[in-house]
Amino acid sequence: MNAPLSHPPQADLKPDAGTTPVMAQFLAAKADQPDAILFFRMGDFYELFFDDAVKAAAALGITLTKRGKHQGEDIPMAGVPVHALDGYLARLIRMGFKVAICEQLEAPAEAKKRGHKAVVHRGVVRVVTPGTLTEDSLLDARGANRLAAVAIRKGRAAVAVVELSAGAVDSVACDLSDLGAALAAFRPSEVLVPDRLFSDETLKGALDGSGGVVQAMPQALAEPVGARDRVQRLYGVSALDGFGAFEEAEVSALGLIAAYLETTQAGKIPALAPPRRSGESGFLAIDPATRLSLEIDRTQRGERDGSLLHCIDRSVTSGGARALAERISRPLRDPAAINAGLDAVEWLLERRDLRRDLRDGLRSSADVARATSRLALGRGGPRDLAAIRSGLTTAQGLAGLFAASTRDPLAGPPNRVLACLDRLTLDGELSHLLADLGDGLIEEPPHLARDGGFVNPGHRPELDAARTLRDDSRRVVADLEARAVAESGVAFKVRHNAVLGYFLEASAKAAENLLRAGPDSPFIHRQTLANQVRFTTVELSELDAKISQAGHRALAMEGETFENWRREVARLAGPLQGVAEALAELDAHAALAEWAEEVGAVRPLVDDSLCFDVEAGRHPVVEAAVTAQGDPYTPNNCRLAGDGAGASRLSIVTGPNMAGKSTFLRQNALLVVLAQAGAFVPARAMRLGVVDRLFSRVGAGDDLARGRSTFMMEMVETAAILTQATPHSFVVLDEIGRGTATYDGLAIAWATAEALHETNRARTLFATHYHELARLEERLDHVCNLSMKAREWNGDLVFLHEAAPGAADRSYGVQVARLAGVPTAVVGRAREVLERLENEKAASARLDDLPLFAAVAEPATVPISSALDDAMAGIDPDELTPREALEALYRLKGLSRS
Ligand SMILES: Nc1ncnc2c1ncn2[C@@H]1O[C@H](COP(=O)(O)OP(=O)(O)OP(=O)(O)O)[C@@H](O)[C@H]1O
Repeated sequence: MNAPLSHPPQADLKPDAGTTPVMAQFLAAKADQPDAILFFRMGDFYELFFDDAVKAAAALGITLTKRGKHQGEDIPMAGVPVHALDGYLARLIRMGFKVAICEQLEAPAEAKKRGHKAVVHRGVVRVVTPGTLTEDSLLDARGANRLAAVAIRKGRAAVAVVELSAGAVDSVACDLSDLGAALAAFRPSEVLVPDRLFSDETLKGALDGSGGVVQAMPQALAEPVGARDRVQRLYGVSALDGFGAFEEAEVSALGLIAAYLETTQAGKIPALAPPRRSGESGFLAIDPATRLSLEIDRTQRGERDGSLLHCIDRSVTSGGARALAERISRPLRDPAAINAGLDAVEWLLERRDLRRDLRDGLRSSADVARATSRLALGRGGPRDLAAIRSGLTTAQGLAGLFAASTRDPLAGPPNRVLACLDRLTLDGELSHLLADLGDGLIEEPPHLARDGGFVNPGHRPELDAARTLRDDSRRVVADLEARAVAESGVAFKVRHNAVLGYFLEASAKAAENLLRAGPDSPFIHRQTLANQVRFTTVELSELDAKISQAGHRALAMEGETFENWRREVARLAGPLQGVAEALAELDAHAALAEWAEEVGAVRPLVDDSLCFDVEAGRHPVVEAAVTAQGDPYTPNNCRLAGDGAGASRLSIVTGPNMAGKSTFLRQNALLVVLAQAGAFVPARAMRLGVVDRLFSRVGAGDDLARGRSTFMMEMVETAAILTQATPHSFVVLDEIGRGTATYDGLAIAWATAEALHETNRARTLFATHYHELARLEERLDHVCNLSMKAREWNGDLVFLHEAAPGAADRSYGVQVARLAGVPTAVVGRAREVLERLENEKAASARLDDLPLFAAVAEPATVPISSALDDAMAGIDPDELTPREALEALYRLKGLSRS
């Protein structure tokens, strides 16, 4: 399991008699944030003290110093400049730390009004964690950043997920066994788990497979009543019923999220869309091991480059890239929904010009979703407003672009495209916002509102007046300088600083006479430095006050304008996110169409049957790699039928090493993913009876961190398939059993293939080097053999990468060893040993005679779940009174076979 974020609180951090008021303020803030590194704002720096300083100095490579004493000991201290915060934050968050930002909540001048010794008010404005980031500089533009929470109630599990940077919320209720798949589909950065479940063995695999940092939360926060209240507060509603009928586990999980947002966002309420509910039946279940083995959105090394997603991604906006990632990571299960996606891709594929214009239009729109979310949280700046303006402008342009086709009664856009266009039609309020931003916001505004300068001249007359006054006065100042020089004969320069405001500066030598001048001199001495002397005049002081007043007024008015826009965006966050989603979805459809055209992909026929029929299919990623090297890719057919009608249910795939077995297996699994994601597939034709669960086990690797050997891992994963696969599932298994002694391995592979065929009845591709398994073809009704062809040519082995009916006669392992450069002497010796072994095997008892394989008549029953299991699943020990517990015990005893 990933290391939890929490670090032990520091026990001795209590103020004592010698504690300064600022340090007391720090200690109070720290007491509320014991497990976060506290960044304590002091002027232009964030200071870190005590253990936080030690940890951050080591993690960031910054200097560790000390400042003052606490209980007689030096206080360790480190600091980072305010302007460099984002960079340091990014590094700490990536390392798994949690960071609390304690800001100055008033200007020092305000504090001074309360008395000479008053301390500036400070407070924690935000706790930054991996799952709650919103800054572009900390986020991956093309990947979603999600915070997930897991809860279990009454034998049911739930995953709640929020993507704070886009305001999207998902809730999935599922069986415990599906939790891993449900969680992994979201690839969360951070997962909240009630502390009681933290070390739960069944949950461990799901949490490990999620890839997120795991954060334990007090169990009390997952209790349904309190959780429901918190979620209602988050949404500002008095009942959740309007969002759907949530299961208790879902409410608990959503409650954990709400609690976490309350603390990390320091009470600021993010603009969140209502939770999208989906049961496990809505999506193709892909467990973490399958996801990893198929390299759907990341390679096994965790990189995007080389994954299916990377290979097919032709999106032109970051929102589109995220929408595509979501589509590929969470393929659907309902044929109607899948076909609706395919309709959209097909329609755009057929309209090349429209698609080009659409993509050109999208290219100019910025990340509306993230900009909206930041502004709603009070964190955005003028550049985010510009992003919203660009998105709304694009939306308007696209509505026009599609206008002609929407009027076409015969070949108008399909429903999914129409739904997008509908959301892109700006209502009165959004049009008004766009017009206002178009009129008022400069073309390329700054990142921060603080320094002003982003409101167009002419937008607010009173702002223009203040600016003119400020700027004209500056001209008068320049004028004054010339007059002062003429009057005094001294080479004065007008300068400005924060302490003195405007002043006249002259070199010490030039100023000698003026310093001696009497009280009637218009030049009033202000300051003497080593080489310069500074003066002012009555006129300059008055001007200074006027300029600074006008400047302040202008700045205040810009601030006010920004705040009005920001509030308007927060109020319209729902429809704005709708526009962002529609833009992203159109980009994803168009990207899939673009890719389909590029690689010659076709529309799969997706229905409710148990069919799997691929004609001339290709592995998109391997094909791209092979063709980049100038080699051809060999397409392959694959036919399976769950009901055994017209094709076998299970294929045993044999062939030499390197012949392309793994590629063939994964290719077919990836075609399932693509088809159910509503994408076209690289094949000549494909018919797919929709798949409920996809399993892929390709040569298990060690998981030493979890203390499991290769073979143990393989068996754990095989067990998961045998207990979960159904007649609607699709299973690819590669070299099951290879990690143990030959006969043990063969026996396990044999029994597994039988169970998949007889009990699970899933469509299965089973690659193996145990050629004995080819005999299953004769013994079981719906098994057929496939082999990857290779030819020996002048003593060399040539791989044809072609899957053909029939079993391979041998493995050619020794030839492959030679190709790989194993020394000739070793290869020669291996040939000798192989010959001898083969002769011995021929002489030994035939495998069929072994009782193990003769006794297949009664296949091992692998119940999906027993009545006892079902009854157990329905019991939540925490919910039972002692009497109910006793009754439950009797009931279970009655169900037990003993
Ligand atoms: N259909 C194909 N067309 C062209 N090249 C292919 C094809 N299939 C596989 N290859 C090439 O062959 C290489 C080996 O393929 P793969 O790993 O699938 O073989 P394998 O039979 O599973 O090998 P092993 O049994 O050693 O695991 C791939 O990396 C790819 O370069």
